[in-house]
This record gives sequence, C-alpha cells and structure tokens, in this order.
Amino acid sequence: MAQKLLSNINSPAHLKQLPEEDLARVAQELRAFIIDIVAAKEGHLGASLGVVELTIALHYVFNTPDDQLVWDVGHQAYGHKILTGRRDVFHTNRDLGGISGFPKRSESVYDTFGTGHSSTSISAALGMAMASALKKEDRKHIAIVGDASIASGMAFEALNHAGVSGADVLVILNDNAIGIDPSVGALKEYLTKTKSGKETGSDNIFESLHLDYSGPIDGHDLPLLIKELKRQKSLKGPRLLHVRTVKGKGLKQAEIDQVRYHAPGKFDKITGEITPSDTSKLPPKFQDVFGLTIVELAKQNDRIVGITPAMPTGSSMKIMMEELPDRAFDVGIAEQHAVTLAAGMVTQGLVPFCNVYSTFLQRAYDQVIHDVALQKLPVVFCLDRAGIVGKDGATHHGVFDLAYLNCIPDIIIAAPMDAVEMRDMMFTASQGLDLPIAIRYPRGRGKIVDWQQPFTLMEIGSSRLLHEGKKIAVISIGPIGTLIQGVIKEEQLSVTHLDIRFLKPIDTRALELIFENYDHIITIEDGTVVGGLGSVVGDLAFAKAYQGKVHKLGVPDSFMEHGPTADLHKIAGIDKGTVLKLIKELL
Ligand SMILES: Cc1ncc(C[n+]2csc(CCOP(=O)(O)OP(=O)(O)O)c2C)c(N)n1
Ligand SMILES: CC(=O)[C@@H](O)[C@H](O)COP(=O)(O)O
Ligand SMILES: [Mg+2]
Repeated sequence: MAQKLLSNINSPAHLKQLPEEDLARVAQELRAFIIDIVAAKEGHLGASLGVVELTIALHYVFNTPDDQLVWDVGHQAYGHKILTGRRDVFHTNRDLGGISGFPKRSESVYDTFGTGHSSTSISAALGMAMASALKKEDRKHIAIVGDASIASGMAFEALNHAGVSGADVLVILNDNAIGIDPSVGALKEYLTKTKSGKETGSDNIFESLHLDYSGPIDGHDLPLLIKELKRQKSLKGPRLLHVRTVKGKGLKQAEIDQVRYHAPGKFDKITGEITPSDTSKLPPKFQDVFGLTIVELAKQNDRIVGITPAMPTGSSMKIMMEELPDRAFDVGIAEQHAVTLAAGMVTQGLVPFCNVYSTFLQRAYDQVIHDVALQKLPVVFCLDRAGIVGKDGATHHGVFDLAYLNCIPDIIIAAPMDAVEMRDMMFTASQGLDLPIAIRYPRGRGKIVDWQQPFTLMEIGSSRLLHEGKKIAVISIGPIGTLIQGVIKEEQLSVTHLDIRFLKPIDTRALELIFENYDHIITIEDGTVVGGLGSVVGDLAFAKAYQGKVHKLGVPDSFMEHGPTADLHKIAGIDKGTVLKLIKELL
C-alpha cells in the first residue's frame, strides 16, 4: 500500500497537522506498514494491530512527549514507534543493533518507560503523575494496559493506590479479551459483562476503587476515540477509560487465530498465511519436552499437577491442559500467586510442577524464598527460556536465575544438558524430593531427536564426566555442554569435560578431583557470570587452595541487548570460537 500520508509523519506534530478525516487513511497505512515489516522480520503482531486507532488517537489528542504515554508490556507499541520518528528504522526492529521490540527510554523521548514485563504501566504513570504534581507541572499521564495485564497483582496494587492518590492519571484499559492465550479469571468475565458505563445491578469495580470510569467504547472507531480522549484530556484525577479492541485487527488470520498471531514468525504479508516449515525431523523444543513429559508423568502419578502463569502455549503446559484439564491450571499473569499456590498444594500432598519463564520468576522472588524454600516445600519449578532468549532482548533474557537462586538455602538447582537429562530430572523430581527444585532450560530446540528414552532416576547433586583429557577441565551447565562436546570431538581436543548438572548441591567430590588434577578450569554457562557456576566453582577453588586458574565464561555483568541468540552468544563469549580460542591458548 502506498504510504501517502505515513511517509510524511516523522513525529506526532506531523500527525496533528492532518485533518481528522485523514486519520482513517493513516490507520490503514500504519497497519499495512506493520504487517509488511513484521511479515518478513517477525515480532509481536496481534497486539500492535489491535491498537492502531488508539495509538493514532492518543498522539493526535495528547501533547506527547510532554504528555506521557506508558505502554504496558510494550509489545503493542510498534505503531507508537513508527509515529514517533522510527518509521525508517522500523525494519531493524529486534535486530542486533536495531531498535528494540519494546519501549526503551534510551531509544526515544516518546518512550517514557522501559517495559517488557507486564503490569508495570499504572505504577509508572502514577509515579510520573505524582512527581508532576509535586513539581507543579501541568502534563497528562496515561497508562495503556491490556485486559490480561491489568489482572496482575502489581496492576491492582497501583489501581488501589491511584484511586486515593488524587493524581492526574488516566488508565486506558485495552480490552481485547485475550492475553497471549485466552485471558483467565473472574475479571475477564466481569469485563465481558460490562456493557456500558456501570455494570447493571452492581457497583463498577473501578469506581469502587475511586477511579472515574468511562466506557466501554469501540477502540477502532477513530472519531469516537478522539472525542472521548479530548474529553479525558479536559479532566483531572485518577480515571479509567475502558476501550474494546480486537487483537490482530485488520489481518483476517490474525483476528481468527489470535494466539498464533500474537507473534507468528514469518508470514505472507498479502495472504497472512504463516510460512510453513517442516519441523517433524528436528529435535523437539525444550518446552515440548516439558509439555509431553509432564503428561507422561502425570498419567502415572495422580498427585502431579501443572501451573502456568499465563504462558500455556509458550511453556507447552497447554498439552497437559488439553489432556488432563482438571490438573493443569493457567492462573493468568500472576507469577507470585503461581508460586505460592504451588506451595499451598504441596502442603496437601500434591506434586506441583510450576512452569515459569526464568525472567518472569524474578517477579516472584520473595515467594520462592519465603513461601517455598524457607518451608522446604518441594515445589518443582520448571524454568523455561533460561539463558539468552534472543530478539526479545534485555527484558526477557533468563540469565539471572542461577545467581538469584543459588543464594537461597534449601533449594535444588538443576540444568539438563539435553532432553534426555531433562526428562530424567523431571522424573526424579516427580518421585518426591524433600526440597524444592528448579530445573532450568532454554528457549528453542535441543540436539537429540530420539529423546523419549525410559526414565532413569538421577542422584541429586551428581555430575557426569563426558570426556577425559589433560591439563584443562571444562565444566559446563545446561545445553551449552553440547557445544563443548562438539568442540572436543571436532577438534579432537584432549581436555576433560564435566556436565555438572546441578549447581546446588554441587558435586564437590568431582570438583575436588578436578582441582587436584588440572592446571586450568574453564566454567561455561548461559547465564550471568556473577553469582552463577563460575562464581561457585571459583569460591570452592579458593576455599580448597586450588593452585591453577579458573576461567569463567558466561554472560558478562551488563544487560545483554536484543538480537539473534547466536550473535548474542558470541558477544557474551559463550560460543564455539571463544571456547576453542581459549582452550588452544591454554594447551
Ligand atoms: C510479568 C510477565 N509475565 C508474563 C509475560 C508474558 N506476556 C507478554 S504479553 C502477555 C499477555 C498480555 O495480554 P494483555 O495485557 O491483554 O495485552 P494484549 O496482548 O492483549 O494486547 C503475556 C502473558 C510478561 N510479559 N510479563
Ligand atoms: C511480550 C512477551 O513477553 C511475550 O510475548 C514473549 O515475547 C514470549 O516469548 P517467547 O516467544 O519466547 O514465548
Ligand atoms: Mg488483551
């Protein structure tokens, strides 16, 4: 589609110069532009398509960036980026060195608050509004939050405070009745029932929280949106505008299959069809190893249950939700609740597998310590997307878990090298442990095709010696060990390789043997080098007065940007080239 209008919009000021009648055309062009680029470059599609009109109306009515827009999660902000001076670089979205897929303060003054994790926008906008009030500045603060994200505890905490704050904050609830997967919970039903102004027959939940509620209104009706936003602009105080939109709006397939088109990968920009790829002969994704294995285990042990906070598709918990619907639960974007719910279940004799993306477990840190580890409740945490995740970038890399879990007493920390080990770890955990366990594994596929081997019970804290050599011992944790195996084999290196498997309890006997027999130890992990495997081995080496040298390879002490995972591994120095170079230098 010709970008007649969009090609002249380099900032919201240009948008504002257009007559209101032209905005529908801008919406068409903006949608086409997003589809064009995301079809080829991948990324988050559905959410951005759904807020095209809302984005245009917000920048048309409000005086951005002086008036501050705070996007929740930020995966819907593509239109916002394109209208705020990033149209010509939008094709670099999520590339190494390109723009981020999420709002980022260092990228633009229009990105008022960095995001990626959900449910932060109301707190942030409220903070800005309170600061403006104290500074006696007259500007508007607007949080745009989705129906799944507003159901999270943090969003509720902010709403509860906003209602009594007196602050000039507008919360726009972008209600499309879906998260990545269908939204869950009573609030979803409440929002669906809310027909106009106040829900008939009962108090409006937002008004009960002292927010001035308006809506719901059609979020694709531009004239109506503009009229309502102008009215909102003239108001003051905490208020909430309920807007109904359709996720994927404007691309038929994306509207029909909203889960798939949340982030569909490459697709045909004309037909909308997702580019087919034959994955049948590939090794499975780790998430599917989880999803298929938990069903297998749960069929043998009726005490096993599954919990996911809003990621049934991404974690493959949906396999269990389909096969054993009474025993697998999507609790919504509620990581803290998911963890303590699991803890509660353990007290009653269940064996909950609580599957949380590594990066999102950060939000439930206190629950892991206070509700689980402190009480020695054997919750089985399956931490998906551990390590560098690629194009989602700094907000989503699961690189801190080894470090943040390792300092907690009474928790077992495991990382399988491959799918077979992962199955065995899950099996071992399902047999009943007396401590909680975290099993971390990365985004993407492993290397083993024939992975559904009979289960083997593992000894907790035991490592696996994979190769014996001289002078140098490489200690790996997780699937990065496969890379080490490959390097040793291809280059016929005479080095020792230990798959440590458990960071806690660590195999001190195996490590002591290494301290006694090798001049150099290389630790390698897909996680931060500060506090992870390298630190643990380094500390133990020091305590044992090891005379050799410990070389720690891992993600450096800085936030990793976005880009293809392989490129980021190189930048972090956990790639084949770096390992080989180091070994050759040491040999
Ligand atoms: C704390 C946290 N948990 C989980 C996610 C993963 N996640 C990203 S978007 C999303 C759904 C958001 O749904 P909603 O707020 O309704 O926005 P929509 O996608 O419908 O626009 C989820 C669960 C996240 N980003 N942050
Ligand atoms: C925006 C968000 O948080 C999710 O959509 C995330 O990008 C999912 O990551 P995966 O693609 O690894 O499931
Ligand atoms: Mg939604």
